[in-house]
Amino acid sequence: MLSPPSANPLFPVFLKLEQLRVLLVGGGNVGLEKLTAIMRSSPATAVTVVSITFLPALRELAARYPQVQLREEPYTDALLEQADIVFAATDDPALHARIKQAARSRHLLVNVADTPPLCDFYLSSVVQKGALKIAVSTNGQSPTVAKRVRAVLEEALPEELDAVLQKMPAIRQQLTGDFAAKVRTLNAVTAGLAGGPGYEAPATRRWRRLAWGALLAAGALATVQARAWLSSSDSKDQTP
Ligand SMILES: C[C@@]1(CC(=O)O)C2=NC(=C\c3[nH]c(c(CCC(=O)O)c3CC(=O)O)Cc3[nH]c(c(CC(=O)O)c3CCC(=O)O)/C=C3\N/C(=C\2)[C@@H](CCC(=O)O)[C@]3(C)CC(=O)O)/[C@H]1CCC(=O)O
Ligand SMILES: NC(=O)c1ccc[n+]([C@@H]2O[C@H](COP(=O)([O-])OP(=O)(O)OC[C@H]3O[C@@H](n4cnc5c(N)ncnc54)[C@H](O)[C@@H]3O)[C@@H](O)[C@H]2O)c1
Repeated sequence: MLSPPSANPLFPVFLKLEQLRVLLVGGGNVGLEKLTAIMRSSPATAVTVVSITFLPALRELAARYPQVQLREEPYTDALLEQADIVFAATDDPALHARIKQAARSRHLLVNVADTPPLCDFYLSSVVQKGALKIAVSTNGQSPTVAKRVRAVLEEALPEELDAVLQKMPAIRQQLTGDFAAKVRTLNAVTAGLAGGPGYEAPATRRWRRLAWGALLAAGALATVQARAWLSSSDSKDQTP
């Protein structure tokens, strides 16, 4: 059954970040997380990190990539002139609002870490098996759940998937016939990967159980909290 599109209207894309100039503002914990995510997926990306101070761990990470430049100075709008896309990760919400406004007036896309209303796009939890990459989004509802779903998929997908993927370009090139015939052959070659109709992988079954368990636990917690809240408001009502 299809979910209503409004449940998550984000449009997923995979950016060729290595062809863009990235500006990252903020060299603390959150800046380090963002730089780590960028380098893990797109290690040849030219990133300029501007920050008043830098965590040593961020300096160490940057030192491994010659095209990552650190600028130890406060942010200024002029930096946007050399950027195609912006990540803001400082501890200054007023600065984030300014960066957002200045970037938008230059038609740049901005991610403001942990601040959904200021984001033009969100980062996702990323599953990677060789060339296969899956991005998980909860539309900002729960990054923690996105992280858990990533772990489930990482465990469920076999490493061999990448060996299959590596062979596919050669198979695609060798195929002859019209487009429809090629698609039929490719579907037949890969049918085994999907497990067939009615198939439910063991990891899916496990995930369903865990998801129900988590929901029940959250429901029970909410009930306990609601009861406590009700009894405290009852006792307040009774005070003269
Ligand atoms: C996926 C991941 C990618 C990445 O950042 O690389 C990511 N957050 C991750 C982890 C994480 N972030 C936070 C926690 C603490 C627990 C919690 O609050 O849940 C954990 C969990 C942990 O660290 O264990 C704090 C947090 N994050 C946001 C808010 C604000 C809010 O919710 O309003 C707050 C509260 C701040 C506060 O309380 O002050 C918002 C966003 N975080 C997003 C992405 C975007 C939505 C993604 C989605 O659609 O799900 C969005 C909207 C914008 C963005 O930042 O792009 C990465 C997982 C990587 C992995 O796979 O391991
Ligand atoms: N650390 C976390 O895991 C976490 C989790 C949830 C929320 N947050 C929130 O996210 C924000 C950032 O957290 P953090 O741990 O990365 O903070 P941090 O203090 O480690 O890093 C902030 C960075 O921003 C830089 N900065 C500040 N003003 C600047 C300016 N004008 N120009 C350039 N750089 C500037 C600082 O030099 C510093 O390097 C905080 O508001 C924090 O409350 C952090």
